[in-house]
Amino acid sequence: MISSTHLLCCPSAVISSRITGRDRNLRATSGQVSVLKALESCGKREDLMPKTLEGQITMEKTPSYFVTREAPARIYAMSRDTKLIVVVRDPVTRAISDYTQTLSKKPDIPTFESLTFKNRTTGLIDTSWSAIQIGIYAKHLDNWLQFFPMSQILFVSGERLISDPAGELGRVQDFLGLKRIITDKHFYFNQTKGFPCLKKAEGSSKPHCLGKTKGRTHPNIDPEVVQRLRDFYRPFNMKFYQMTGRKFGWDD
Ligand SMILES: Nc1ncnc2c1ncn2[C@@H]1O[C@H](COP(=O)(O)OS(=O)(=O)O)[C@@H](OP(=O)(O)O)[C@H]1O
Repeated sequence: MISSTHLLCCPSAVISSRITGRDRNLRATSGQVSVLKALESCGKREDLMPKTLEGQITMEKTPSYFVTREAPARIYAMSRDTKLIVVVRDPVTRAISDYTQTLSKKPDIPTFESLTFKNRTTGLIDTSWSAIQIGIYAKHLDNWLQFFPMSQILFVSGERLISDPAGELGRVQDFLGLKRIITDKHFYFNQTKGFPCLKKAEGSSKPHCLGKTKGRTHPNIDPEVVQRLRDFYRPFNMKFYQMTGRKFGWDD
């Protein structure tokens, strides 16, 4: 999330800013108490975080905003010229990657296959499982488009970010109205990791790759389950391609 004016601070406070004035404590219900506390801590954080100056871009990175129902309204209320950048990858691979990450922290969770279905016999997918839910990009985008125009939202292809990092970052720089400074010459492909890395990290002369927790080996998933998920996501992917005007190639 990029705002040209202000750091994205305390979104819960933005939506609740109607609780103001002398009598606010009197009117606060128990549910609102936490909001008031949030407002107070937001005030403190605003003191610490100065406003963005001319020529600066303030960035905030919270992946879950894209899938949080309340986020677009709150961000719009804070700064309607905020630009949004979202990295998306094939939702099936994304779900498996998400599961792999959880598994690395909680090795005792059920299998991917059993979490995928509400009812395995009927093939009914459990869309309430966050690993599945997050990949329904068209639905989340719909929510954002109630507040922001497509011209303020950029979707970066996670696949192209690996195969052509400079190309994808070129799009990001254009979207932000920046000169294209990051180019091919900043990257090399690390065959061992299977990912691109920076030739030089900022402020250092050494190469820099993303950490060990990125690029984990995914478990083998029953191909029938993968196919069922492909079928499930296809219509949502088609809608997403239409909405964004870009074919991400997940169903080719
Ligand atoms: N250059 C480079 N190096 C390493 N990893 C790369 C790179 N570019 C993209 N990726 C992909 O990033 C995926 C992890 O990103 P996440 O945003 O899911 O990570 S995290 O949730 O913040 O830990 C990670 O997903 P997994 O492969 O499932 O681990 C990678 O596919």
